[in-house]
Amino acid sequence: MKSRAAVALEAGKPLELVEIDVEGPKAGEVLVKMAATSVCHTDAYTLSGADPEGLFPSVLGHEGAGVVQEVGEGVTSLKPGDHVIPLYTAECGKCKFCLSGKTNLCGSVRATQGKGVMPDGTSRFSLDGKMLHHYMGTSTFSEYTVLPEVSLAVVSKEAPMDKICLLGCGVTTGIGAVLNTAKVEPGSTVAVFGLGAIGLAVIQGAVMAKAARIIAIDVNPDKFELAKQFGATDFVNPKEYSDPIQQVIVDLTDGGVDYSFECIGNVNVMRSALECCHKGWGESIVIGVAGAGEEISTRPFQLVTGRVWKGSAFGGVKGRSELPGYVERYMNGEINIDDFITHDMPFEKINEAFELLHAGKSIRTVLHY
Ligand SMILES: NC(=O)C1=CN([C@@H]2O[C@H](COP(=O)(O)OP(=O)(O)OC[C@H]3O[C@@H](n4cnc5c(N)ncnc54)[C@H](OP(=O)(O)O)[C@@H]3O)[C@@H](O)[C@H]2O)C=CC1
Ligand SMILES: N[C@@H](CCC(=O)N[C@@H](CSC=O)C(=O)NCC(=O)O)C(=O)O
Ligand SMILES: [Zn+2]
Ligand SMILES: [Zn+2]
Repeated sequence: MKSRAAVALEAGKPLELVEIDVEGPKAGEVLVKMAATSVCHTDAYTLSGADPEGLFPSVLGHEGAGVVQEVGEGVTSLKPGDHVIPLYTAECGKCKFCLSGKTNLCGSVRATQGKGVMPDGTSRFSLDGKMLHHYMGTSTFSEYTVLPEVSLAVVSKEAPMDKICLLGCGVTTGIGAVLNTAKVEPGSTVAVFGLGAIGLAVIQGAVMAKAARIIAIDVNPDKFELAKQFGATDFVNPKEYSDPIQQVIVDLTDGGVDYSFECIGNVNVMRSALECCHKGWGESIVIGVAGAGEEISTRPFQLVTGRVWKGSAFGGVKGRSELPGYVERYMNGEINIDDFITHDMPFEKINEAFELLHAGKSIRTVLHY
C-alpha cells in the first residue's frame, strides 16, 4: 500500500515528504495506521548523524498513537480496531530480560531493531523500489507502519490519540525515571538538568513522589515558567554563575541533592549532575542520550564517597503491561499531558516541528495525520 511519510534520506538534511510503499504484516507483525505523532529530541539526534545506530534512508519517529489495521499470522494479543501506542522498548514477557524482574529492557527484537529491520531481517518500507530502514522498531513518521506484536501496547479507545502519543516516550520516560529508576522518597531534594519534555516530566514525577524541593536548571530561561507550573520550586540558569553549576547546587542545598536527573544528553552536564549529589547517598540518573564517541567521566572518589550513577531507558516502564495504566491515569487527571503540547500541526509541517525543537521554542509539537 501507499503511505504518506517523512523520510530521512541523509543525516543533517530536512525530512522529505513523500509517498512510500508499505508491505503488509508478516508473521508476528501488525500494521498500524498512525493518528498522531510528535517529535522527541532523540529523533533530532538521530537525524543529525550523531547516533551510532543511525541508518539512512529511514523512517524516523517513535512517539505516536494509532489504530491496528491488520495482523500477521500468529498474532493473538491484538486485533484490527485496537488503539495502540508503539513501543521502542518491547515487552515479550518471555526473554531473559523480561523474566529477570530487574529491567524493562527486552531482548526479543532489540538486535534487529537496532539494524533498522523487522525481526526476520527485512524491511516493510521502500521508496521508488529502494529499501528504507525502520527506526527504533516504531517508525511513526509514516501514516502506515508495521511493528512486531511485542512492540505495541493496547490502550483505551476513549483516550485522545493526539494527547496519549506523548506516553510513547517523553512523558512516560520522565515520570518513570523518578518513580521506577530513582524511587524518589517523600521529602527529597531533586535537581533536574534540562527542561524539555523529559525534564518537565521528571518534575511531574518528583511532585507525584512528594519531593520537597525541585530545582529546575536550564540555560534557556524561557523554560522556567512551565517548570514552575509543573511544580519546580527553584530555578537556576548556569549562565548567571561563574562557579561550576555543581558547586552552585551544592551551596544551595546544604551539601547536595538526594537525586539529580540529566535530561539533555550533554556529557559535561552528566558529570555536574553526579557531582551535585549529596555525599554518602545522592543518586544521579542519566536520561539524556549522548552522541557517538562521547564518554562520561568523574573522579572515582565521587563514587567511593557514596554517590551513585544510574541510567534510565523509557523510565523503566514495561510498555505492554504498564502503559495502559498510564493512559488511565491521564484520563482520570492524575497525569498531565496537555501542558507538554506547545504546538499542534498537520503532519506535512513536520520539519517546522524539528526547527521549533532546535530553537528551544517548543516542548512537544503534535503532528496530526
Ligand atoms: N533515556 C530515555 O529513555 C530517553 C532519552 N531522551 C533524551 O533526553 C534528552 C532530552 O530530550 P527532550 O526533552 O526531548 O529534549 P529538549 O531539547 O526538548 O530539552 C533539552 C533542554 O535542555 C536544555 N539545555 C541544553 N543545554 C543545556 C545545558 N548545558 N544546561 C542546562 N540545560 C541545557 C535545552 O535548552 P534549549 O531550549 O536552549 O535547547 C532544553 O531546554 C535528549 O538527549 C533525548 O535524546 C529522550 C527520551 C527518552
Ligand atoms: N542508539 C543510541 C542510543 C539511543 C538511546 O539511548 N535510546 C534510548 C531511548 S531514547 C528515546 O527517545 C533507550 O531507551 N535506549 C535503550 C535501547 O535499548 O535502545 C546509541 O547507540 O547510542
Ligand atoms: Zn523519545
Ligand atoms: Zn522480552
